[in-house]
Amino acid sequence: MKKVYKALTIAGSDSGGGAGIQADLKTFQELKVFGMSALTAVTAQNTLGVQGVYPLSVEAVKQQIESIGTDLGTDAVKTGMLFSSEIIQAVAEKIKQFGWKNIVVDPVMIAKGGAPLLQDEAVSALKNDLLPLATVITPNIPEAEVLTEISIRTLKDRQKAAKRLHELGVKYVVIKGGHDEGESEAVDLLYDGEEFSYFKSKRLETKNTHGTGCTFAAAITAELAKGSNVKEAVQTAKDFIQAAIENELGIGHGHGPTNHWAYREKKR
Ligand SMILES: Nc1ncnc2c1ncn2[C@@H]1O[C@H](COP(=O)(O)OP(=O)(O)OP(=O)(O)O)[C@@H](O)[C@H]1O
Ligand SMILES: Cc1ncc(COP(=O)(O)O)c(N)n1
Repeated sequence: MKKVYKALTIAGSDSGGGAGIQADLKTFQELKVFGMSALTAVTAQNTLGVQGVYPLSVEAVKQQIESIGTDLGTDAVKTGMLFSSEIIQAVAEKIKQFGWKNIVVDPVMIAKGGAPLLQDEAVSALKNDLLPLATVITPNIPEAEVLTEISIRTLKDRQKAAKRLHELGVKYVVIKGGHDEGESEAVDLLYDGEEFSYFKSKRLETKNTHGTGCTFAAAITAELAKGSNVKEAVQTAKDFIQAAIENELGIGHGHGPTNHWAYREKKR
């Protein structure tokens, strides 16, 4: 029988379908990986913002992961919105219990409109409990600043922050450049503990970038599940997100979602 590659996302639900669990599962599907999910929180959300956040109990999060670990197993895991230090600790414990590899941590902190998706006091649990298990971390510039306490203005600052995150136990650090506004290119930096690589694309002028971070990290996760190395996975993710932003859907009245099927259509 043909090998089926599997990926698990541990994240929050975005009712608007552009970010969170919904973005992750759509991306896994587009990249031909069987997607599974463990919900950490339900958000009432649309392109205009976040109207409500309802975290699940730690027990509910643990049990979902347990259900997957004791039956299906997975080739890769992505974490997104984790909300609290209790949930982070439970997720770290389960990842260790099942000995899972290919762990991609997207350290989601704040939604585009400013709503907090991670409690302030959970940052230390993220650093101490989850980062040492991470194969890849994918912060945007503001998230990298919070995690490293380094103010990032220049490329040198970004390199310094990447080194600091590597010291916290992450094998591969990707600091995304979506927030580096004013530049003509969107440049993502990868640090593997020895050297830096850069993944560049034309910066697209649009307000429809809701869920770009989730989608990008989910694409890395899917590619790792299929056996790609990290550099190949980041390149595919970069191509995937570029196509998804370029072919925006134009739905909703605010920051619209990206187009998850654009990459497949482009490849056809
Ligand atoms: N305007 C853009 N044009 C091209 N690529 C972009 C643009 N904005 C973001 N990207 C790319 O999208 C991916 C996600 O980057 P970004 O820094 O926006 O993440 P994020 O802040 O976590 O996402 P979000 O803004 O959805 O919270 C990266 O690969 C980045 O280079
Ligand atoms: C449930 C949930 N998870 C994550 C994000 C951030 O999404 P992104 O950084 O990709 O816009 C979000 N808005 N909602």
